[in-house]
Amino acid sequence: MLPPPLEALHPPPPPVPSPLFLSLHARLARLQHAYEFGALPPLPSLPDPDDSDLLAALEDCDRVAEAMAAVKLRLHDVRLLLNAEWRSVLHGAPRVFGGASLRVSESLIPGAGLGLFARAAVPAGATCCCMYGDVHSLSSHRSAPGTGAYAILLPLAAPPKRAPPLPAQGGDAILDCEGVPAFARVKARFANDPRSAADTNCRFVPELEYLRARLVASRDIRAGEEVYVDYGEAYWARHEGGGPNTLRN
Ligand SMILES: C[S@@+](CC[C@H](N)C(=O)[O-])C[C@H]1O[C@@H](n2cnc3c(N)ncnc32)[C@H](O)[C@@H]1O
Repeated sequence: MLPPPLEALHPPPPPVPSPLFLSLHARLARLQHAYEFGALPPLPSLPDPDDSDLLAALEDCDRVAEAMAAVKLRLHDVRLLLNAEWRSVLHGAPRVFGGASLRVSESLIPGAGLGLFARAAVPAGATCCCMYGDVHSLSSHRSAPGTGAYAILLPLAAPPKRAPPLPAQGGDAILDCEGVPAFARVKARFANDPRSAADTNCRFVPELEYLRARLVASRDIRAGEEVYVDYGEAYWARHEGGGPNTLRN
């Protein structure tokens, strides 16, 4: 018997952020400001004591380049702390990776490595499975040590006013499953990009409050078909096709 559709497992609204999450969120915002403007954040937001070494260096013209490189690394490290804290806040919420009705096998795209195939028909609008990972901003992802092969760029809608802080809110976010504890179980990472709109049969729908994106059928998918999703041009500007570890730069 097929598992229940993932919609039936939809979790409750995201939990309330913990005090640690809130303080990491504020710290990240100060680092992000410093990274984007190459300057100290405006008063009254004082640098976090843990980052005062970096932020003080930004005041010294001779040390700005060095400080910016260090800020970029720190942004990544604080992002991972934020993701880990949010994972513990989410503890108990269903993670819903799904994928029991999908199988992983050699892709039909020559040289693309493994791919994802539907075991049974999937109707348009149904969720095939979930991509699960760490949420990054474009800048915090620049220092990620992985290949970036399993990182997807997700445009986000602006949040409602006075929404509580979440791992990502508005603008562009990156969801990267490389390095997360559940990596081996995330089948969504095997979906390839056919690089043709006509062949694409799925799209990612962000649910970053759960550190995930749903892989949703954009048309009816027949049993046995390979599942394809458009990664976007930004992905292919950085990667060559042909296996998961073919980083261009
Ligand atoms: C998210 S992974 C998909 C799973 C991957 N095929 C594997 O075996 O792990 C993305 C990588 O798959 C490969 N890929 C995806 N679509 C491709 C295509 N149209 N042509 C060639 N390689 C592709 C590229 O190496 C890309 O970096």
